Amino acid sequence: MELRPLIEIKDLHFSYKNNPVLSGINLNLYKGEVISLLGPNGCGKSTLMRLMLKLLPAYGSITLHDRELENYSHKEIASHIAYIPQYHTVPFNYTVLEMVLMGRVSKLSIFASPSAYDYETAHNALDKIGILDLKDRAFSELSGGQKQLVLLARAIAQEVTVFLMDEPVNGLDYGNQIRLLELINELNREGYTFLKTTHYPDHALLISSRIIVMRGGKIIADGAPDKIITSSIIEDVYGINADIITHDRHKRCVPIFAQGIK
Ligand SMILES: Nc1ncnc2c1ncn2[C@@H]1O[C@H](COP(=O)(O)OP(=O)(O)OP(=O)(O)O)[C@@H](O)[C@H]1O
Repeated sequence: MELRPLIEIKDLHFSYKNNPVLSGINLNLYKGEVISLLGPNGCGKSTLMRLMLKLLPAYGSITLHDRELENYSHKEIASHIAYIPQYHTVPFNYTVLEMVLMGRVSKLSIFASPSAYDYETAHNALDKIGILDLKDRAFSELSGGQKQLVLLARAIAQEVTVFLMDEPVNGLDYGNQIRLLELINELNREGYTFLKTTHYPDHALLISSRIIVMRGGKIIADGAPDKIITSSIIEDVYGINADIITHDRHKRCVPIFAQGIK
């Protein structure tokens, strides 16, 4: 693991108008990590990601490769970080291939058309995710899960190695959720770095190198998965009881109904 963080966040605060959302956030993201960011609805996870992409004005310091984020253009940020949002709608009827080609924008000079290399990179990204057969389909007509995979292919076509993913398994069926986690694991082994939000402690336990837990706009826990996911933190953060068991050498989180199961 590298000594200097790729992204360093120091004493970050953020409010939407008069509504304070994040306070005193300190977080470093290092090359090769898979960080899962957990926390209840509305605790500020997506806002934190948007701040890391300069989509909102930050109060505090965020550096990317030791340079203040405010000194980057959005195009420069896109040459370092790919963002896979929670929801994605497009106003026009783009094909899947065109959507993936959009990942090449940060590499193109203004008014330039995509080159043969850009097309090849987009094809390869679709192939890597296993959805090349969808390339001529209209993006807007795909299922939620298929759209999520296209956005991942677009991120790969961007040729960056840091991915911010906001609830990547949202809307995927059970099989596709697990296949996506496997894909993240595989990409991580190839050298990609991930920060992803999730509502599933089990998913965090399956593939993370580190877990960060937020509540009320603050980070309340940060560390190795098996140290962070405990019965007491699940109760503290989500207000439910859960057992943490070991299966095949890995920790799993098993929820317990308050009244038992009839
Ligand atoms: N555009 C906005 N304008 C005003 N308030 C907002 C806006 N977006 C989010 N908020 C508020 O900021 C807080 C944090 O929202 P955020 O989306 O970051 O939470 P989250 O942890 O990602 O939630 P979830 O798990 O439900 O996706 C919430 O109280 C939300 O209502």
